[in-house]
Amino acid sequence: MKNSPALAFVKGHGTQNDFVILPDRQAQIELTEELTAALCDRQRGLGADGVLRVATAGSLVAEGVLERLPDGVSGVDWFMDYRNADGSIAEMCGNGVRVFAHFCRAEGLVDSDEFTVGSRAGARPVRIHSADETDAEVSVSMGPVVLEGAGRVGIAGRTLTGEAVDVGNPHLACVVDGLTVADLAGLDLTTGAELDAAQFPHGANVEILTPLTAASDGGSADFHAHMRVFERGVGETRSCGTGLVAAAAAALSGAGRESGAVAITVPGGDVLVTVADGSAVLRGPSRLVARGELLAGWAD
Ligand SMILES: N[C@@H](CCC[C@H](N)C(=O)O)C(=O)O
Repeated sequence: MKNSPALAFVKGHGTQNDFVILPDRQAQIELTEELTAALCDRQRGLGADGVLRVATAGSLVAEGVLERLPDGVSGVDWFMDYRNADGSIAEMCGNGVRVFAHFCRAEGLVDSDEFTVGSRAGARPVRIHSADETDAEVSVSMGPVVLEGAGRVGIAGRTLTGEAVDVGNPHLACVVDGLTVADLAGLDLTTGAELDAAQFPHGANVEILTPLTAASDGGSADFHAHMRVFERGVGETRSCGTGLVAAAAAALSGAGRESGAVAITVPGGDVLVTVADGSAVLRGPSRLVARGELLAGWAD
């Protein structure tokens, strides 16, 4: 790309779903697809699953990045302008919101442990349970979780059936009968995911989940499961917050339940999803790992 700009950045991750965070209060960075993809490139850029631009919602509207303020978001709210590694825009990112909230708190952009993060899917209230410069534990109210019926995907050399779930962004959550943790670990997710374009005109993220087992650790979960994910616009990632919510809701529904708390282990760590009354809370860690500056021309 030509004239790649000098940029201040912070790098962080939520259960190893990793992000380049761009502080840009007044939305002055021209965050093109090309720039985003270069930032996320693990050879020529910083490397990440996605980019989180940190701007006020009002400035993104003023600069034409957003057409209007999404539901429940006010102009002064901090807005997570999320981009996938291929440069595409997605409506929501559950791990991203935890990392974004941690960044806002650690940088002093907010002075409370409870505040609202704006996203294209609407307002996402967050609660920071603990935070220091590097580590935080954050809960995110993820909004409505809508089960939309059965779907199919060709993935890992098999055809899987699952439940289409809207968590602000689209998912197909596949709970596979009899799938063991070893089977799950052995799946080859490098060859992509083939979805029905009529059912998912904008693509979807695909989750593969072991069946629920009763939680045995005496913690706050009712159930436990293991999951891997193939993300739209990225490929396999080590975790996906919206995918974890979609998977928990689909698995509970498959077990005849509308609510419950599900602890899920992904390659990048562990989170807790609590589903009740058609919505969900996602609780998990955030880590900020580096701070630096890209030099002008870094991607030319
Ligand atoms: N990793 C994210 C989801 C990011 C967006 C997704 N790839 C999409 O295109 O919908 C998460 O933690 O939710």
